[in-house]
Amino acid sequence: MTTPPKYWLIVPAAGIGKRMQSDVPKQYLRLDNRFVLDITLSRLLHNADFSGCMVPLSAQDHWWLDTESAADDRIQTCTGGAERADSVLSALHALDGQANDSDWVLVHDAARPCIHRDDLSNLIDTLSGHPVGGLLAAPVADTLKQAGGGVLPEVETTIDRSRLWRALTPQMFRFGQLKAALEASLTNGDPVTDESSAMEFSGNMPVLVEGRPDNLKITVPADLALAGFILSRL
Ligand SMILES: Nc1ccn([C@@H]2O[C@H](COP(=O)(O)OP(=O)(O)OP(=O)(O)O)[C@@H](O)[C@H]2O)c(=O)n1
Ligand SMILES: C[C@](O)(CO)[C@H](O)COP(=O)(O)O
Repeated sequence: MTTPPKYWLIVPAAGIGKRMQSDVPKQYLRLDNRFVLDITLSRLLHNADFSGCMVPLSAQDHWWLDTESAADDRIQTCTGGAERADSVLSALHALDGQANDSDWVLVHDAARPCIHRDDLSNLIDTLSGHPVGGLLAAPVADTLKQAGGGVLPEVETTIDRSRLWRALTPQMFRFGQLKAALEASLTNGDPVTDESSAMEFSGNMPVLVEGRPDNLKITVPADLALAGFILSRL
């Protein structure tokens, strides 16, 4: 009788939030007097049964110990890396000895606190029997323009958006496959901005699971208030 796979959570939180233009990394900005990181972690850990959670932090992080999450014994931390992919790989290596190759790993941006429990459940239910895994994503709803050169960006062409999706998180893959794919991509210098792209470079076709478009990644200053409004309505 084979034991069922476990589910592990990785929440990369080692970024500095340059585009947020704040003196505090965006995962430590507050909404309703709670750290964004605490909101994200609680919305994930309260709505799915994870065997453990690994949070890669910056080596210069001095906020973590002030979070409510630091007291949660389900959560471990490790040191992240220069890029998001390095931080995720660091977390995978930190889970060596705890996770089995066939276990599922869900990777979710700390900067996405608006994750809805229905999206989380739908992702897990849709992919648990799939050989590769996949990601939450949203079909592109705007007309997309490709910019040409010039001081003022000018339209070079309009992109056919009929088959285009915006990648969201969580992204869900098997522990062994994801670790091998990220190691290969980082060694090869592949342009990897999410887990799916590493899996794609390794020859896989991850499944796109449609998710809510309000699964916002807090990136620029205007996103913080918008995230607060979305959370107030969830
Ligand atoms: N070296 C890095 C870079 C990013 N992240 C995390 O990956 C998520 C998504 O990345 P992004 O939105 O780009 O965050 P930052 O890199 O902090 O933002 P910026 O690019 O504006 O600096 C964030 O939760 C961020 O903390 C990480 O763990 N390690
Ligand atoms: C992982 C991600 O959120 C999917 O859209 C995105 O790639 C992160 O990009 P960032 O530049 O690290 O924010």
